[in-house]
This record gives sequence, structure tokens and C-alpha cells, in this order.
Amino acid sequence: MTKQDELKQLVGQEAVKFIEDGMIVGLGTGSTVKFMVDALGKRVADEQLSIVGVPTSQRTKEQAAGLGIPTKGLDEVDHIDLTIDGADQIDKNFQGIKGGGAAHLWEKIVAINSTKNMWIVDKSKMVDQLGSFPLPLEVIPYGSQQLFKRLEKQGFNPVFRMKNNNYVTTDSNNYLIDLHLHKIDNPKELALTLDQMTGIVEHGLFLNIVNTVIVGEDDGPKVLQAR
Ligand SMILES: O=C[C@H](O)[C@H](O)[C@H](O)COP(=O)(O)O
Repeated sequence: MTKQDELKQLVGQEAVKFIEDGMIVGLGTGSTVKFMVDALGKRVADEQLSIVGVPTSQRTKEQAAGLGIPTKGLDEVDHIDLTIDGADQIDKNFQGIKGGGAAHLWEKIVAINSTKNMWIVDKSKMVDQLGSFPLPLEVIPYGSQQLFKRLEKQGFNPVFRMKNNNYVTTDSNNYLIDLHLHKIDNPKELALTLDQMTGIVEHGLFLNIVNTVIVGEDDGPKVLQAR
């Protein structure tokens, strides 16, 4: 296991300590969350912990099922106590970029329906300013070439996310466009601009969403309270 994976595993194991019996828990997506779900599966098996998971992707749903973690869809629960998710970048104001794993639409919908949100990251994700990680957009395939041209004209440096010459598609069968912005001076203003562009289903800026961040540092996981 790489050093970075070790840090991811440790934050995943730390995060599940916040899960209590009877909770409804949003389960994020990504390589860090995968370690968290493994640790949660262990608690469910060892302690007969009774929880319900609400997965933010098919991938996470399948992993949870394989570990015997009961899951429900978002519309089958009346609340979510805590969602634990990864992030691609987090700045000093606890604003984040998500969607590097193509899951930010479902993740954001689950997050805004959660009482508390926790992000788990290794230390490389903590930055002074967002933007060196390309900002993901989930876009409707219909007219996406035209949308792409509009994004180009606005200087957003868009790139369709491709794999083996095919468009990467999300769990909602949409495409992804990554904006290579290098730095984002005003995340709120950018979010408003992108919110208003027809064809963009959701962008990966997660502003004022997270309550707690667990950062994997060399000397162990650090729990930071965001708000
Ligand atoms: O779309 C994917 C999610 O937003 C992930 O939570 C994010 O990309 C972080 O993933 P990882 O833990 O694999 O770096």
C-alpha cells in the first residue's frame, strides 16, 4: 500500500468512529471513501451495528452490499444524520471541489439532504486556493458540443472527460467536462455563473456544505471543525 493510501485508510477508519447505532449515513464515493466503507462493514459485522447507508453511486452501493451494509435510496429515507465523503481539494475556508470520480451530482444531492457532512482526505487535498484540480461539470449529452464552445469562449479551458476514446458517463448517463482553471479567485461567483448555464446539471464546487474535515497527516488523522 502506498503512503497516500495508508493516510486514506486511517482517515476512513477514524471517520466511522463518528457513526452511532441507529444512524442513517450517507456514503460518498471514491478511493478514500472505499476505505471508510470497508471499516464500516467491519463495524456492522463485529458490533452488529444497526445503520442504514445511503450510497452516492452505484459503485459504493455495490461495495456496501458486498459487506452486508444495508442501504436505501435517498427517496426511501426521511433524513440522513451524517454523510461521509471524500474531496478533491479543500481550501482554507472549507470550500471544496468534488467530482474527480464522476459522482458529484448524486453526492451534492445527498449532501444537501444531510444534517451533517464530513469529508475525509489525505493532506495533499488541503490547498490555499481551489483550482489546480480541474473543476468537474456534469452535463447533459444533448447539445454538449455547443455548451463546450460556450465554455471555451468564456475562457474556462474545458476538456471532455474521456476513457478509451469514449465519453465517461455518470450514474445518470450524463457526460463530464473538466474546467482547467488553475486557480479560482472567487468560488461563489463562479458557482453562480455555472448554475446559470443551461446544459450544466451540476458543478463540482461544494460551498458551505461541510461541517467536519478529517485530514490524514503523517502523525495521524486530524479532525477539523469547519462550521
Ligand atoms: O466524484 C467523486 C468524488 O467527489 C470523490 O469524493 C472525490 O473525487 C475524491 O475521491 P478520492 O478519495 O478517490 O480522491
